Amino acid sequence: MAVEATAEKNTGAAAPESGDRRSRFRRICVYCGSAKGRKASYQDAAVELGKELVERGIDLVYGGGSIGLMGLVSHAVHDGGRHVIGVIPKSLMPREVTGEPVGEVRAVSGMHERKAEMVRSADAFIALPGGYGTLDELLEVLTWAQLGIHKKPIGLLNVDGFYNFFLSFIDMAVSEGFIQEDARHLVISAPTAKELVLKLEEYVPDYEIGLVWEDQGQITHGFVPELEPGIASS
Ligand SMILES: CC(C)=CCNc1ncnc2c1ncn2[C@@H]1O[C@H](COP(=O)(O)O)[C@@H](O)[C@H]1O
Repeated sequence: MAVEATAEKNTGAAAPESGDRRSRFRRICVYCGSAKGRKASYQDAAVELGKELVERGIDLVYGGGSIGLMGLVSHAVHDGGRHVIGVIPKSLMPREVTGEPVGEVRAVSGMHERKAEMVRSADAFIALPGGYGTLDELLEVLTWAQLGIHKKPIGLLNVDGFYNFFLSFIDMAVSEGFIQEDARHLVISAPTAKELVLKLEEYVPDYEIGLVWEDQGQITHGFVPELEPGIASS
């Protein structure tokens, strides 16, 4: 399917040896719905992704809380024995709003600080199905990649074609001249957690904008631009 091909260009090098389940990522940030979605496949995918991270020895950073897909993925990673960091704005901390988080909870002052902390703490990003919040987080991390603020891989877990319209929108925006061809390849997508994490492992950034960001503190505290196997960026 054409929409699945949007990111193929950037894969193919630095692959882990066949059968090697170790990851070059220390921690992945997962964006996902605060709802569970109507189909069981969304929920299954959240659990599968959590298990895939555990299998590869990858820790999780996410939006905190235990509602919706956020709860499923965080519990799967926590139950599998990996470290979980939930980044929650103080206003969202009451348990009736976000449920009971697992693992380490980092309280932040607001949504902007939350997103920056999540980006700073992760070596790669994955979006599961979700709504406005998920798209906001995904689009911000993509925009920052487009501007050269970071070079970390960004993946869409396209469960049951959930992101097909979004991928088609990107293709349309490219053909209408609003997204550069090079920037289109910043979005990596796959239908299963296993395939997606493998693509992220193999991703080699080849998008260069050449800007220098003076305010590196906005996310790049300790950032290692080109990840080597076993080297994390935070
Ligand atoms: C007041 C209210 C509606 C609370 C719902 N409870 C929430 N608790 C924690 N994070 C949330 C919540 N709703 C949205 N988010 C943020 O937005 C993302 C998901 O939003 P959405 O469900 O895709 O759009 C999460 O990753 C999180 O960063």
